[in-house]
Amino acid sequence: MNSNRQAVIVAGVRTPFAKRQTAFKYFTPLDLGKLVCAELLERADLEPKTVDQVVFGQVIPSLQAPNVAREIVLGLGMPPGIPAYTVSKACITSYQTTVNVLEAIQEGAIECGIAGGTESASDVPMMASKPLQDALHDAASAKTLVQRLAPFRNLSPSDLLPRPPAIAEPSTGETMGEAGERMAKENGISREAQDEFAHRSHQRAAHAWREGKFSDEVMAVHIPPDFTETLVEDNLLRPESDLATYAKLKPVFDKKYGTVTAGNSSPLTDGASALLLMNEAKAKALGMPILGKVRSYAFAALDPFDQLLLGPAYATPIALERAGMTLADMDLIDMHEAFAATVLSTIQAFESATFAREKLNRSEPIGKVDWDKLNVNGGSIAMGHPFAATGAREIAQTLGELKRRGGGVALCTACAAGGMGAAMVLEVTS
Ligand SMILES: CC(=O)SCCNC(=O)CCNC(=O)[C@H](O)C(C)(C)COP(=O)(O)OP(=O)(O)OC[C@H]1O[C@@H](n2cnc3c(N)ncnc32)[C@H](O)[C@@H]1OP(=O)(O)O
Repeated sequence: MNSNRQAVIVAGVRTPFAKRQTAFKYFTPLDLGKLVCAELLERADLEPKTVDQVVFGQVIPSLQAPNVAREIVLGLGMPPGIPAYTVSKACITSYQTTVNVLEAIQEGAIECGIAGGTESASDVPMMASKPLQDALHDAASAKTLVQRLAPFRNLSPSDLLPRPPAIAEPSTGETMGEAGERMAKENGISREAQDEFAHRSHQRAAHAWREGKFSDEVMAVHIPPDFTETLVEDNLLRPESDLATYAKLKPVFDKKYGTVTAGNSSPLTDGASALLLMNEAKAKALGMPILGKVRSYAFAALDPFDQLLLGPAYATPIALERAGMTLADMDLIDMHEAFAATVLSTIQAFESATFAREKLNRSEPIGKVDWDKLNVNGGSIAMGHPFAATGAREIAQTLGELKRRGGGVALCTACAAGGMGAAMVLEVTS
């Protein structure tokens, strides 16, 4: 491809990821998005005017800043002429923001763009009940104090309670945790296997942190309200837990017969991540380091009444085919860990001839997963999962690991609400 149209990733950074209601509880998603984009520009030593577009994502919408991407541009004092828009595609949001910037570069519409995602599980808009909403509307248009108070007279105490948004499918009513639980049961994924996988995720992430592998990718963040303390690492890691501790945790989503626990689920998390993309010619002209490129990508979706979080098993074969490669060609596989049960179910589907035949209309399974290549530095169970930020986290982390290994190709993949999945084949040349 012409180097004026070939998109390359030149920088990637994320905040540490924090358990909800801890270090980042006073930050809005916009605050986190601004922090990460400011750091990205500083690390790349890039004048903001070089950026032609910002595409950012957020899954739980903010009522104060629904187009968080544009507010990041304005809030950082970047040139106001930079257009920016916000994407919401559940847990694959920042796969989509990355692809949007990449496609704009490949189209020749832009030369340089920022992609990423920001999320706060601590700053979730609380909704009012419909009777309370109606009363507030009526009161707002009333002329006298008596008329203003009248609409509230018939409200019951339960009408006054805030309604937090559920992490549930609007189409089926099922929560993500219930879907993970259903997949564990349908695929025969044992509690022990889930706990072992979660333990592995924590061990690997803790090891990667100890080895300093994330120091290039993760920024330090001063913690409000007094900013005297700084978060430099994800605060969700539990390397000290042994399997006996996992075994004691109670199932959360099916309390009687379930196997999905707080230990083998990704936790509710605050954080943000961002990538800087350019066309190759511009990156070279500016002397930017080229971290890698996206060789192919695919999005796919299935019926939410089916195995909701199995999207990677539908998206991956398409991305591999578009890359002209097989699963065996991958040097690394990074799979988003919504729940241990969803990763183990997806691996089962990758390796199943029946799944390939019945669901993908393929004669061969997607391929056998080499466990030595899978989530080598841990994943969302240990690091956390700020929904919109996870994709860019996976991409930057995988590019970093490929670089440390002297180059290669890797599959990044994630499931998402709505029955969707994303897959991307990344390439790093030595
Ligand atoms: C496409 C997708 O990604 S879909 C997925 C989207 N994400 C989700 O749906 C979020 C799923 N996760 C959740 O909803 C929540 O994390 C839950 C409900 C599972 C757990 O929430 P909480 O109860 O707040 O978790 P919390 O961190 O307090 O853990 C509960 C208990 O388990 C313990 N625990 C959790 N993890 C571990 C661990 N690894 N080792 C040992 N103990 C642990 C905690 O110490 C705590 O114990 P305590 O009650 O004695 O204090």
